[in-house]
Amino acid sequence: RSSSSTVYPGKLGADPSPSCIALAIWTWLKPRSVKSPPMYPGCLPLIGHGYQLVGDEKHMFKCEKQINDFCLQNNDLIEIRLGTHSVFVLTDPDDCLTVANNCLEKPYVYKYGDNVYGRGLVTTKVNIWKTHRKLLNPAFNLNVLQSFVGEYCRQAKLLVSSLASEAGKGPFDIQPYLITNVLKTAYRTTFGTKVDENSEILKTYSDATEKLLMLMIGRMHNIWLHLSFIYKMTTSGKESDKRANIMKGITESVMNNRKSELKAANQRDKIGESATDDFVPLLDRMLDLTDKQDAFTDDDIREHLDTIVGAAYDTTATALTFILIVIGSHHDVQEKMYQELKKVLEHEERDINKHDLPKLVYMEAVIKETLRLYPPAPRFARTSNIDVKLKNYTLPANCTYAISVYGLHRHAMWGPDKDQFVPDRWLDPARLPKNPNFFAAFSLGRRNCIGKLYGMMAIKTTLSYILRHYRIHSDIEKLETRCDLLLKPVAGHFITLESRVY
Ligand code: HEM
Repeated sequence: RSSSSTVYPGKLGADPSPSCIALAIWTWLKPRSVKSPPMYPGCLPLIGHGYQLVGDEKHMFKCEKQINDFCLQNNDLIEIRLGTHSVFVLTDPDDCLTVANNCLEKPYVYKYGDNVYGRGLVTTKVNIWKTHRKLLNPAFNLNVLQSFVGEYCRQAKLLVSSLASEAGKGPFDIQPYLITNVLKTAYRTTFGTKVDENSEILKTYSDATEKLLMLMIGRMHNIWLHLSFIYKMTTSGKESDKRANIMKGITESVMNNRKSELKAANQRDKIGESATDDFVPLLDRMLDLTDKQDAFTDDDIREHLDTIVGAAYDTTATALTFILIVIGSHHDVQEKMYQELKKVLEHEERDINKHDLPKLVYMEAVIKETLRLYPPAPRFARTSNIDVKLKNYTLPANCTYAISVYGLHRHAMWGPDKDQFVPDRWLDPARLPKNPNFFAAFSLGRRNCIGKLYGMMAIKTTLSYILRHYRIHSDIEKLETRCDLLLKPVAGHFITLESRVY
């Protein structure tokens, strides 16, 4: 990696200011270096490719797919322009890992959630991220996550009973049920507070989260709203601050209540004996770290907690939705999962436990294969303040590097059946790509998903209850995808449930 020396169109590493824009316009006129990667067709002066992305979420994903395909056909690295800002799209597994490990900073679009998530792991600056990730990693180790399995089971049982009203009635939208389920699980393991299905707090909190995400997406799509001074004056900017304050208020009040409870019970030293039944929530661990090592400020804690819940629930609920749609159309696969489950549970009607989860090998293959074909996060982005040397090119500093998870997962290295749903490939190493960086559903490298194992364990637990109670039917031929920040089905309404006796 060498230090950047050339002026490159679109070096807008931070929120673009008018002077940066003037510089970008000026530099636009400079010819591109002959060593630049291929440019995606249709780039217009000053606007770049932005105009192609205007449309609804279905259109957005169609464009993203076309960009991925162009990248796969052009040696795995291309350039697109958003306005005058350069975005390099990557689908080569080695280059993707190089960027993921060497460029730990997030580009400016991630800052659009700063009013809530600023210091959280997803968006925070690298210097803070390094210390905080180290402090938080132990809270996601296997022992801790195994202590959450009881809670996953409790929530999964509530889910299957709430689904009873839909069984036998024909297609319905399962996504809201799954969102409530994962949100409640994440809220409980993070904050420790018990939340009831119809809780006003949960509803206000989840509405605020959803609205904030929609506003962030709207801002990303509108080049003028990238400018903070304009955004702050718009209705969206004001609405975003309002929702952020609602979330802050809820989280602060949960934190303060918990602090008082711990103080009153003088329990801070005994964090193993938390107010919850069988696990220590993340909030207690963070308060304990702060007590002992002065690790976090109150704002740090609040933003980490909101980030964890925000990063956990939509991704996991979306993954579950895709899995149900896929197995609803592959009944042989669903039956194999069911038989494996019965065997692991020794045909008993009991709760699943931490020892059972690793034995659900076929189920894990199905989950991974679905995440390969439908990764909820179909790309992630990074930036760097120095040039980045890749196999065939050196990427200029301060641009955006977009790692296409969708492209990696449909790369020729997967073989001629790359577009087919083949869970068995995960059971035979010879059928997987030789390159070890083939799977990036949970990102790649050092700044990957901290909740990867949490997500896998929660998905397995939830599926094990759904499968025991229902046969799932769907029509994958009707599956259409859209993309807000995440890749999602246009609607979850293709699922039909048929009750089954275990
Ligand atoms: C199927 C479920 C999930 C998927 C597909 C997923 C995917 C990802 C991806 C792709 C990233 C990188 C994002 C980026 O760099 O822009 C990420 C980061 C992250 N995820 Fe997940 N995730 C899932 C579940 C979870 C869960 C359950 C949690 C928490 C309990 C979680 C917490 C986080 C956090 C905190 C980060 C930021 C990590 C860091 O920068 O150090 N995720 N996830």
